[in-house]
Amino acid sequence: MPSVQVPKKLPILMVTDGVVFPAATMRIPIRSKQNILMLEQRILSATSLHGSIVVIAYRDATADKSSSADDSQVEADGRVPKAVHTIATAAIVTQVMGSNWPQPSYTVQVTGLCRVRLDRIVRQQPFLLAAISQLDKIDDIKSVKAVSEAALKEFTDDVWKILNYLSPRDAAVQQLRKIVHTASLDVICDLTASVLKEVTYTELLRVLDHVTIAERLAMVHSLVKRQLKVMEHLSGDDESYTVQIHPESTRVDDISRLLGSIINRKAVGGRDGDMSERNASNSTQRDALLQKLKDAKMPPDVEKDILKEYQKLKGMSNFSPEYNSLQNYLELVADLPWSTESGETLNVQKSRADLDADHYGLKVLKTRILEYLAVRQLRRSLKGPILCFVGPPGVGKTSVAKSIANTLGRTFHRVALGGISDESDIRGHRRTYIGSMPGRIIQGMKTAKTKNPVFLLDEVDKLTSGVHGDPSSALLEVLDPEQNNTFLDHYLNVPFDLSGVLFIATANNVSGIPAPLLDRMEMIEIAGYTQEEKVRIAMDHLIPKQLREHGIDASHVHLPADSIAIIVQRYTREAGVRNLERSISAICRAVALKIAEAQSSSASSPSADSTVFRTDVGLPALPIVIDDTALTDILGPATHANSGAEILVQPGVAAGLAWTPVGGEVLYVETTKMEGEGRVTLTGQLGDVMKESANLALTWLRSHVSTDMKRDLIEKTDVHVHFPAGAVSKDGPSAGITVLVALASLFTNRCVRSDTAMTGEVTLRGLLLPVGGIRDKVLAAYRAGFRRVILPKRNEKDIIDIPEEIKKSIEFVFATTMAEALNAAFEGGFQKLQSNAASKL
Ligand SMILES: Nc1ncnc2c1ncn2[C@@H]1O[C@H](COP(=O)(O)OP(=O)(O)OP(=O)(O)O)[C@@H](O)[C@H]1O
Repeated sequence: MPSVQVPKKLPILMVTDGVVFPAATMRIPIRSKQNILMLEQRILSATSLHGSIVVIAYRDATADKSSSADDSQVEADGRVPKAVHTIATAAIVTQVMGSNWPQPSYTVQVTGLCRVRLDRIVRQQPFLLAAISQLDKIDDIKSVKAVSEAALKEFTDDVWKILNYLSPRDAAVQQLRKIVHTASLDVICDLTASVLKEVTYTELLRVLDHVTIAERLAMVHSLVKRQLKVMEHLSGDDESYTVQIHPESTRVDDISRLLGSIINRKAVGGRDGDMSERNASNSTQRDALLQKLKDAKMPPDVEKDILKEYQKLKGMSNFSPEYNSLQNYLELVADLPWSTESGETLNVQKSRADLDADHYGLKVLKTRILEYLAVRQLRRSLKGPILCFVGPPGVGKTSVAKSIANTLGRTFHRVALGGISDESDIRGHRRTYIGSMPGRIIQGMKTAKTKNPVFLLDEVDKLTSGVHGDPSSALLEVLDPEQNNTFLDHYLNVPFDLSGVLFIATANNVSGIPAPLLDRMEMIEIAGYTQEEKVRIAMDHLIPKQLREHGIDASHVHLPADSIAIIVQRYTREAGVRNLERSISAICRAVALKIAEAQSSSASSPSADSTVFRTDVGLPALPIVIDDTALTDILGPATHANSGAEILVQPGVAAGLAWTPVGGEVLYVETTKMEGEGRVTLTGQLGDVMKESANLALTWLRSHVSTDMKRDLIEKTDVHVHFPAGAVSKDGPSAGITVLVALASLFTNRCVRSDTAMTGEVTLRGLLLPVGGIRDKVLAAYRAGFRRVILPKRNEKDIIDIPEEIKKSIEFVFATTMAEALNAAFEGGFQKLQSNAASKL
């Protein structure tokens, strides 16, 4: 090839059949690990394909068959291994097709640039890098001159003849037709060699070896002549045909391969007949695939469609980029559980026992699950509402779903929906897309391996709708018992029956669930746990589980209930038990380390008597008791030491109760005032509703000023209201009463009762309206040490949800008006503030 100068070091793309000639374009499937690494790290990681030059190296056809060139070891001195042919082709990568899912499978399109010699292997990892010398001389004039005019003419005439036999649709044939009279002789020779059909791999490598043009011409011409003979014979032009092998190519396997290829070509009419070896291995693979497809026992209609696809695969060249993707598709189809199901062991009594054994408390949830299972046991049908567990993190939503799967004897699969904004995540991409893959439901079914698993759709409230369609509408179809027996994934493109699947959804926050989905599901709320419940959960479930996981037992460590209570109060402030479990795990780790260290020091100590180790002398006294001091040693200083009472020591601060998707929270409202023009500033990550209720509270207070409050409230004073914990975004009107109380405290210079927290929406008319999440809020107040809670009167009915032991230790004050709430929030109340203040307006 004229005018190319290739770099002196190039990465190697190892090819074990087919030869890329300079100027010819070829597609090469990438299969070996080293080739994939080279492609991914050198070509795909570059910002563009421009200038991606590689050396195409070949298996040496004469080397020992047992040494595969793909994994041949490079000598320590960098010598090129024997299994690799030393003459290679530098080529430019022009296109990469394929994807890395489900396993990396690529095809690259390359165009040959020039011949090169592999001098040395300079690097082996992660892919081979070779030092090379460029071989094609820019002008091999002497050599060209040695070719006679007549020989040249005879050669081009024969090439034309061949071209007339070959398919004009073949791109290489078209290219050769265009340039056969204009291009330089070396290019014509190479291109001709690349379009020849009846040649062996060995012969192609020899053409590559002929660097001088005269020799190359002679070799290619003899191959052209032989092919002409074959073609004339096959088309019936030459009755007296006998196969003549090129004199150099005398090896028996070459001859038989050649004959095989001719027969192959006549029967199939395809290319690449000399790849009989690969064809053989592909055909065994295909046979196995066919067997798997038949064993999958798909519905007859589906099987018919799939077998059609299989026939397509059979008729396809394995060099074609579609081959791999079709093969991947069929593998997925074969792996899906079309007919495999777990035999269900439905027995409500046993389920009750199982659920109770796995989880403490959760009465409402367990009852609802048992009712659901009972109906299924009686009706023997699956159609029923989809259950959705709603609650803060760590309250056991996922682990209850797992227990359901266990008690039913079904497999369990969880799919996280958080952050999904694309319809194709649920329903898959069409197969025409590059890198297409099935949606999470079908992928999940493949992993579950049975057609009736318990399928957990985690965090349905975190689905968002993006530019590529709405995933929740695809989920609707999945969950609809009327439609889901013919669920159509775009990638799979044949209906799949999901009617045997038991779907369970989870969410932290009902308001995040798209309305149509909400409509289809039955919500079961799981509120946070009380301190006593947490201690019980820890003692009965979390501690035994963590001990098992850390390879220790009760004889090594003793974690008394009092210490658990300290962890709950001072180290974790959460609705669920996730951090509690983490802390217990940290304690188990520390104990395990201590025991292991003591064991190894007594074992390695030269003076140690072996009996000492056996009798465990030298270990800390067992079991190690985790008391207050041990807790500080292991978990560090307490993180939640401040109780509400300590914060509420100055005027202008009040404790409100907020509901967040992660449970209830105590929210302190701080206010301050300064001289100004009556402006109000609000800070602390507030939503609009929160701002409105703060303004409303201030307006009400200004209009109901009493002598208890200083006049400066309505005069020239600026007020700043701050909601600390700015990282948590807050919205909802329930902080209205807290702002009112905080402001009242600010202007009267009186402290709010330190044992009191509150929640409630305020109105301009002075009423206190009911709010949601009472159980979570009261639990949060209790956790934070408050023993008195002001609630709107109309929330009195919600008290029933609160556990008895908490009800007993908290005093509830129910207020109908803001004035009543204000009076309750301060020791002694306000003398002049009438409870019927609302009527003043
Ligand atoms: N009532 C309970 N009894 C026993 N163990 C419990 C209970 N509640 C929670 N757990 C344990 O707490 C841990 C956390 O629970 P899980 O992961 O199921 O929470 P989740 O509600 O699904 O949280 P998320 O919303 O973050 O997914 C698990 O180890 C679980 O077994």
